[in-house]
Amino acid sequence: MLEVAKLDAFYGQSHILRGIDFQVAAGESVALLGRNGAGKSTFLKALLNGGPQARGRISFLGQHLTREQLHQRARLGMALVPEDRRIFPKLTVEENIEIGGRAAPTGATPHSINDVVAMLPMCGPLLKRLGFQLSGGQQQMVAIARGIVSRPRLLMLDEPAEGLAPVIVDELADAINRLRQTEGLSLIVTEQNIDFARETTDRLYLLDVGEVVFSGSWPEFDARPDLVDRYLAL
Ligand SMILES: Nc1ncnc2c1ncn2[C@@H]1O[C@H](COP(=O)(O)OP(=O)(O)OP(=O)(O)O)[C@@H](O)[C@H]1O
Repeated sequence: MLEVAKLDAFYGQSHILRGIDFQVAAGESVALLGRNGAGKSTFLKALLNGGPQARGRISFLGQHLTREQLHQRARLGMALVPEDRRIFPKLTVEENIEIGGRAAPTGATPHSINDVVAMLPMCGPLLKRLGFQLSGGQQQMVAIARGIVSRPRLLMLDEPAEGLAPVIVDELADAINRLRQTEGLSLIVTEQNIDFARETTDRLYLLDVGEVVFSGSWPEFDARPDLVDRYLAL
């Protein structure tokens, strides 16, 4: 459903991503691992045409993407849950989630709030709360709810486990795996948390200084402990 070939991305004169080849099949969940600054967020933003200048081929659901703006790519069925979550502090959780529905693909009706709560039950008791009243884990759940309300075909989660307590990270992994089953979503999960990525994805790419240095299955990754030492250890 997503095919990326020879993608380069730039911020001004800075050449951030180099020759990225990356695929996601329908219903597949794929991790993109890498240290701080490796280029994970830049990759997701380049897919959405949401910041960096990109060069290369991106094809989504059979359509070759060229100049489509961010909102147009959202309407094709791409959704990003950004690393900083961007919950509106003065809106209620319900309003925060509803805003995501505006990005529904052309012809699709967004999920109702009840549907979203059925998929992410931890959002239920929070609906009337204001954005600024949420914990980090609650913010992440609400950001995911806002991402899925539009019925995206590809959900991109940028470091969803970052800064969360281990028990919340487990809950988040369960929620993501339930969504995969019920919605048949394709997913890209960027992470530095290897265990969380392993729990929520089928296979992985490893990025270092803007280049893919490994791609394969989790057993293939586990057979190469040098990769963690070289590319993921702090
Ligand atoms: N808006 C920007 N303008 C210029 N350079 C940027 C911008 N955003 C990111 N960069 C640079 O691009 C490189 C990749 O950053 P990116 O945020 O994609 O990394 P990351 O792997 O997502 O890491 P992190 O977990 O720290 O967000 C870094 O060197 C960063 O300084």
